[in-house]
Amino acid sequence: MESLTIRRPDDWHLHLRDGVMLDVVAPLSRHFGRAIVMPNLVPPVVTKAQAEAYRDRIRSAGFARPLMTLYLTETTDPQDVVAAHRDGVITAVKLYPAGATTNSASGVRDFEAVRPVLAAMEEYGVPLCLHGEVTAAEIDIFDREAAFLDQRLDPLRRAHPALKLTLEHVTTEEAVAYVCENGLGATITPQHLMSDRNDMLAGGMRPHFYCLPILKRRKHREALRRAATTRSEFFLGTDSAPHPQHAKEACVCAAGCFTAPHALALYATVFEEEGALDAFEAFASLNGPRHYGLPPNDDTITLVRDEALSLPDRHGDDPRVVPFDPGRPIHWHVQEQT
Ligand SMILES: NC(=O)N[C@@H](CC(=O)O)C(=O)O
Ligand SMILES: [Zn+2]
Ligand SMILES: [Zn+2]
Repeated sequence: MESLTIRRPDDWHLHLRDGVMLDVVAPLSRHFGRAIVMPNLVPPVVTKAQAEAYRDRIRSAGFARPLMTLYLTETTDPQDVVAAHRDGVITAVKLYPAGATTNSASGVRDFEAVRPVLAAMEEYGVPLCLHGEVTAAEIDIFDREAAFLDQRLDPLRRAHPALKLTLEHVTTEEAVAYVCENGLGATITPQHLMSDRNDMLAGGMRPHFYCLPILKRRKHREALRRAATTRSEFFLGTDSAPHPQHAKEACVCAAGCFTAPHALALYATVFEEEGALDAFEAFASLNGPRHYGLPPNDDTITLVRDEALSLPDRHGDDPRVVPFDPGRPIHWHVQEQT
């Protein structure tokens, strides 16, 4: 197949940041229709008013259709969440276990403390997005997602059976099985489909492969590929997470892979490798809207197969951001509209 025309995709998990970084990265998600924008700014987006103001800054920076989220804290006001959803300001609420990832210090330590908010969200149909990792120091970093399923997610689902859940950036065969067995929705990133922990650690440590949840061993990558190409519970969420070059190439490297500009090419390469290009539209453009109860986009994009692309080695100058490059040939690009 030399070209592939599909409904315009959406990105169901995106970090656009704020300030000068927002100005650099917002236009680079232009191939996506809508995007669920993560609220882990410093300070985080916790109120309806903050989400409205951030939405307006995103639009001014060049991304037209952000779907906003609120960052759940132990002092979040249930009324404010319900009002933000009722008035169309937010699409979902994001739960970060405190300490689990970038800018999660204001997240949830005591899950009992957020029960009233979760109960209100359950009653009013407000979706919850989860960073699914436990944070206990004694749990090995490669086991933190699987431990979250038993220790956190199961009790949460028992307490709030009608709450609509998205398990973000799934990375393990355990998470894939859990999502399928329990009918959740889940996003999968390009880096977790393309790479495993050897790519990050063997023959030298590569900071641009470091994100959370951390890349796992090869068998998990294979389980994610099967899920993305065959199951309607899974959909595109880049988790594109830009950090300045100096914060990635540092003794303590910031977690996050920046993929927004060429994410569709990375995903298309994976689907081609799996012989599943006919399933790409469902993953990229249909499963996500269905999960969130939204219509798919009306317009289309065309991906073209080409000679191997050379990905740019950086975007912006101040801040400068180095994109995630899987280190192997990428043969697809999005045809620019004229
Ligand atoms: N994925 C990451 O490694 N980093 C994300 C946070 C997140 O999505 O967990 C970030 O905001 O940088
Ligand atoms: Zn996360
Ligand atoms: Zn993220």
